[in-house]
Amino acid sequence: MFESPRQCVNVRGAWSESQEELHETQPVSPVNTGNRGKKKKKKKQQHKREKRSDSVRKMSTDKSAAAAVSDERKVELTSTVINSDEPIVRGIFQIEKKSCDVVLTATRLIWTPIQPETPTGEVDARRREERVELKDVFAVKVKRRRSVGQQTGGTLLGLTLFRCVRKGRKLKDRPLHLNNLSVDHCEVWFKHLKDLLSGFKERPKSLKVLVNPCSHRKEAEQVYRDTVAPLFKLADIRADVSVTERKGHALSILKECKLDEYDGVVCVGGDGSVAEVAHGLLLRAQMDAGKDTDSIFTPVRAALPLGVIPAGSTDIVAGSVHGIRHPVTAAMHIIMGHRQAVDVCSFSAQGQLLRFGFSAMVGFGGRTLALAERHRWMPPSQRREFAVIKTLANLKPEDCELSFLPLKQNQRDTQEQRSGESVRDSDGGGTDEDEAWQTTQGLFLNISIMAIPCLCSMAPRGLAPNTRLDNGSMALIAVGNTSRSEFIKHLKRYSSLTNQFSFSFVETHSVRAVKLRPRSRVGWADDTSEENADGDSKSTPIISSEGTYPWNIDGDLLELPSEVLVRVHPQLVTLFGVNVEESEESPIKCGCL
Ligand SMILES: Nc1ncnc2c1ncn2[C@@H]1O[C@H](COP(=O)(O)OP(=O)(O)OP(=O)(O)O)[C@@H](O)[C@H]1O
Repeated sequence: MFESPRQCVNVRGAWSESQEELHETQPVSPVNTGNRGKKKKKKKQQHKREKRSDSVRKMSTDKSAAAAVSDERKVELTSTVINSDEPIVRGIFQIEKKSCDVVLTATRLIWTPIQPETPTGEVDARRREERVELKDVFAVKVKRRRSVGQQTGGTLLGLTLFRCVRKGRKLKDRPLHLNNLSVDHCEVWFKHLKDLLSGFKERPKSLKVLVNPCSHRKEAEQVYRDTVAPLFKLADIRADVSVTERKGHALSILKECKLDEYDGVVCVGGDGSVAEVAHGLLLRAQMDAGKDTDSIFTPVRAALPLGVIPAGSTDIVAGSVHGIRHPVTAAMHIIMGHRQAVDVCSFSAQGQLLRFGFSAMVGFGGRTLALAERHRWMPPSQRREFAVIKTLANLKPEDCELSFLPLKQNQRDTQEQRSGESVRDSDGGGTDEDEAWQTTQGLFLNISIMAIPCLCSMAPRGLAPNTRLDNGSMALIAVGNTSRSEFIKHLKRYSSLTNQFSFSFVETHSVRAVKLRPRSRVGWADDTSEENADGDSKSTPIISSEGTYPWNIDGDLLELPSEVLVRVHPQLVTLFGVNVEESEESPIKCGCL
């Protein structure tokens, strides 16, 4: 009962066929030609030389023809196997200490414990069939017993399948041991399982991995080495790892490396690193497509999917595509080839592309980051709390002109216009798009523009719960001028389930594009500086001689002058992950609020 006779024939046939294929592709051995006799060979040498070029051409044609035929045969064989749910191979393995009758089909592994016959011939009703779907299996390995320190060899114990199992939002690897001491038996099963697993074409085989050693608590390298690399190795994924040496290093690597050698790019770090890698992938795609980024252009999609291993402090991108901040889950999404198309924003000024990104904040969000960056010497969490408290203490609105292009059919959640602000149509252009622009002028405490929901522990429903990863829109959240206490109330709502937007001073829109133009000629200054600390916090724009404003783009500080145009580009990148509605992480309130 090791293999059913019919299947056994098939299996042996397939095994020997694959051996033949190997021989077919072997080069002709010089030893074999020598056996034909040296004299005869000499006479023929001249003739051979003349014919060499012809025969080389013919050989290569024959080889490619043979390869094509063999490929066709492979496809035929594979499709015969994949189209049927017939048993491919059947045999006995010990699974969880029980001898089982195991059947492998093209889609699953099914096993039933073997029961000894009872004297009365009764069948045990508890005899249950169990199964594993191959779409949940990511690796098969030979299992051996080895003594301490032994690197190779060892006694064969059987095979181990590695499954990807889901527990809530978490994905984990779980082994299933199939014990059988027969080398022949295991070899046949191993080959079939390998063949079937290689049919999952969406699973990556080769990855470029970029690790930011400075993310958050400087744990990214350790997270990759201890948690992710062993899983990639198990899944037979080749990983070409680069540890970044400075800001912008990932970008230059992506500009130069041969992307066609990889099936995906993986970033180990926080949101700033992810944004840099996504920007790099997109910039590379535009370069390869010959796009002029010094003009307003329609970008092409990134060539490779991006995997995100969270190792930062907020990990908004990982939270949005995994629903949880968990490196093993992130690695499993990559290994299983789960893909999710994601919208991306482009930020440009004076017609020039500044960068691609997922989210941006101006006002409170920008100032807090700018302040935190100026206190890099502090530990990360302390720095963040300090910056939030200090920016709240010196809360100041920005005087801006905010224009936006609403989503055509789907404009929602627009609240009543804030009193004292004018709303008018844009004066430029004359095309349909230009006519649809809406413009607001006034004082804003914060403006957020987000192409993804931005799920994180501080906002389990997301900083922008009204947008989706791939719906081709951005959430524009404009927080008007109000008292400090009302603003804090609004911020606190992010960590609760109450609607954080149900305030008269907050308006939200689903938009395709946003233009933001500071109305003050002067820019901003460090809130900790003496001259700004004394100002009227409700109405006086803060002063800087440089005329720039701090933008928080995916956790990265960009000090941008003049008008900035933000456009959404539907599904411009593919991330390894899924579409999640809400983060599973328990809400964390910011300690300083
Ligand atoms: N070797 C390096 N030294 C200094 N900075 C680096 C290095 N490698 C990358 N960076 C930059 O560090 C910045 C911040 O990194 P990252 O976002 O990963 O960490 P974080 O700020 O701690 O996390 P989060 O954004 O989730 O809060 C990124 O913009 C990235 O470009």
